[in-house]
Amino acid sequence: MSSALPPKPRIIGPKVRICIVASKYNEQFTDALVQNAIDELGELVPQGRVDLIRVPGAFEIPVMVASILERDPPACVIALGLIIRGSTEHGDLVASSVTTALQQLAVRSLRPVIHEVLLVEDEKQAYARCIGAQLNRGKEAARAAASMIDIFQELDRSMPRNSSQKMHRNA
Ligand SMILES: Nc1c(NC[C@H](O)[C@H](O)[C@H](O)CO)[nH]c(=O)[nH]c1=O
Ligand SMILES: CC(=O)[C@@H](O)COP(=O)(O)O
Repeated sequence: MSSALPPKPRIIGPKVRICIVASKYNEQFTDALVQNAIDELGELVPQGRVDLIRVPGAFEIPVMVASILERDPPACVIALGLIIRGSTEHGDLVASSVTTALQQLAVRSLRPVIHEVLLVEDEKQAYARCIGAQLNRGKEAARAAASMIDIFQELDRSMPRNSSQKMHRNA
């Protein structure tokens, strides 16, 4: 277990749009993940716009992320959810498919997709990651998002896409 969050990245300037896609399942915890992510984004991207879309469960997150990326891609998408392992393999199967789908969406769309759809054993682990401060994955998500936006902005400055790549990307 990592015992600390990554350090805060530098502040991102204006005109940045970030979309959070969060599941409602285990609402006490997912609401806290969302709130922590939004609070941290308020510090790191103070003039940015944050859109929030809630879906029923973790399994529904990738199709919503795909839909957003296809319609009007934001600078970054943050996926937040909480799966608590039950007595069957269902939780593991959902977690595994969500992980694969989110990475494929990021790589295919060339947009960062931050993955904090957590798989935990019990409510104690959930509390530490969603509500507690030290391991908070909502804050971690916001920091990863701000870092990736910064890195992509730098890449666009130092290695701009040529027009045929832009056409391909917009196709
Ligand atoms: N048990 C959890 C679920 N299960 C629901 C699925 O995500 C999905 O909504 C359902 O299978 C219908 O497609 N979802 C969570 O986010 N967390 C859980 O612990
Ligand atoms: C992860 C789930 O969807 C969960 O509700 C399933 O629980 P169980 O494995 O006990 O059926």
